[in-house]
Amino acid sequence: MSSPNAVTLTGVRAGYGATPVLSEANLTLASGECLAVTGPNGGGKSTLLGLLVGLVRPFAGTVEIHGRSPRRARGRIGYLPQAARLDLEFPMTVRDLTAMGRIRSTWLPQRLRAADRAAVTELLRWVGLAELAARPVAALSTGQRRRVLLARALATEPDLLVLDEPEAGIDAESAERLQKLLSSLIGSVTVVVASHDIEGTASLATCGVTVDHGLTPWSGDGQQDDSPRRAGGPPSNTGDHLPEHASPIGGSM
Ligand SMILES: Nc1ncnc2c1ncn2[C@@H]1O[C@H](COP(=O)(O)OP(=O)(O)OP(=O)(O)O)[C@@H](O)[C@H]1O
Repeated sequence: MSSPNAVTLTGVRAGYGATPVLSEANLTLASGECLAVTGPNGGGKSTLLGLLVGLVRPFAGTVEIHGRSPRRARGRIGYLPQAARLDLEFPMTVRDLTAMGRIRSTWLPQRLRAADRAAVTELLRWVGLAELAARPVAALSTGQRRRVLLARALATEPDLLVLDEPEAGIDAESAERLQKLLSSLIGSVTVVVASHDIEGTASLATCGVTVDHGLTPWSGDGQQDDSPRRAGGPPSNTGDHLPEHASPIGGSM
């Protein structure tokens, strides 16, 4: 049975080797919310995101994604890692990298179904890369790489989308496009986005947290929120962030 919360962190301590980065981190996030994760360099934003996707294991405490461990939930988590942590110089096309998101198992060879191929085509159209589907990923610009990785993350049809600095290294136009793409997802997918673009991210987010070796929640108006549990659910779609394209999540996919 799934938990009412998309994300629950309870008493989490985490770090690397013996060095703690986060202490006593508590957080709950309802389905369909968009959490902005901000904070200084080295404060622990990527560590928090790593906990959510199961790449970082807590020293103590628990992390649950819809009531399950991140490892058990990972088939339903889409993850966009920080650009600097990725080597995309391998020989793979835009279409193939996106299609990796449709593969449910990493060890069984699988043939993509026609529906999977159609979903990949639709996602590439949605992120504006349909024309570049056959191009090697290594030959893409930084902004195009961020978009194809977003397409791959979305190809998993995630319940939870975890994005680490999606706007890093991309120009203003691409950043605006990315914001529109993300805003069209809010309400249908739970989104956690770490960013140094506080203004842009806060305008999308339904709640936020500053990470500086601990978590300090802040509310939508930028004020500190004393409760680690967010009141209220996701906003109704008021049309404030109208997307250029309808979200490809759900519907025919
Ligand atoms: N794989 C690792 N091994 C050891 N230490 C690490 C590792 N990854 C991160 N750290 C350390 O953990 C701390 C938190 O790093 P983290 O990447 O989570 O911060 P951040 O808030 O995402 O920073 P930035 O804004 O610079 O991306 C830093 O002191 C960093 O040096």
